[in-house]
Amino acid sequence: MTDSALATNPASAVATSAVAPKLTVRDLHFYYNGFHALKGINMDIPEKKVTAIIGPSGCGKSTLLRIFNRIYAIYPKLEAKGEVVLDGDNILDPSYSMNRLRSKVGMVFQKPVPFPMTIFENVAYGIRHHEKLSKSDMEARVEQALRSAALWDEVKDKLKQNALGLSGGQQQRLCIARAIALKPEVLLLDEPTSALDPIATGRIEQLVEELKSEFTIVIVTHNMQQAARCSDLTAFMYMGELIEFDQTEKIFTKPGKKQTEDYITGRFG
Ligand SMILES: Nc1ncnc2c1ncn2[C@@H]1O[C@H](COP(=O)(O)OP(=O)(O)OP(=O)(O)O)[C@@H](O)[C@H]1O
Repeated sequence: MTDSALATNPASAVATSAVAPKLTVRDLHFYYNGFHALKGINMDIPEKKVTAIIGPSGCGKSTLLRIFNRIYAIYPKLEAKGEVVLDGDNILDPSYSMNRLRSKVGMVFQKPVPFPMTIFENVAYGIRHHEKLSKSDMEARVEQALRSAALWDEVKDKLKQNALGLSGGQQQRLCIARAIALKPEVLLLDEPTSALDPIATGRIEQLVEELKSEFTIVIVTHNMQQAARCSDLTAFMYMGELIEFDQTEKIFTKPGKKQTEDYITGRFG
């Protein structure tokens, strides 16, 4: 089956594609202290594409994204059932080490949160945790990450300045540099532009477009224009369920489900 022949299974909202899935979600349920927040999610997230997750507030977008790097595991009383398979291994299995997961899956949050240290150290810090590099290799790696995050030209002369002095948009690109410096395979973006102005938002969207040649990207967004502009596939969620998952163009021009159509035409949410 070709990419253009993405098929949606009405029963379980599974989208399939010829591109080998990087992440496969199988019958995923999630509970917050007994509250059933995700209800039987099934989806194949293809490699080196941008997959957007949209849906009204509280539908479970962030919960799903956070499961992809198992953040919930640090909180008691939060429970995931089902599987999230990354390159053949179930990352929800406790035997899948957090270190391995962190090196494969990077995450960028809604609000940029640089560490209170220099711009250079913000990027180098995580690398040091995973690898021992010589000074020159570290400098090269930091430069490469800052270049990939489209920030190098703006910061190359002030790498020793505190990162908290950067603008909001620059801070968010620094957080993206920090995440990609670890050379992850999957990059999770949780509403990465909601705290940014339109110009900074445009730069991040352009960056997402550039980064997808190297990374599998999953982006949660409230902004439907953003999903339409920068994703290849879109998943629409509602009340903890995956209602529809298909090519972005199809979701926005010819959705298969009434709930999706109502949402994208602004009839609810
Ligand atoms: N820590 C928590 N404890 C209990 N319930 C939670 C917790 N976090 C989220 N929930 C609930 O789980 C459901 C899904 O929340 P989630 O944050 O994933 O939604 P969302 O689609 O990302 O929403 P938003 O767009 O507003 O960020 C909601 O009903 C929410 O109230």
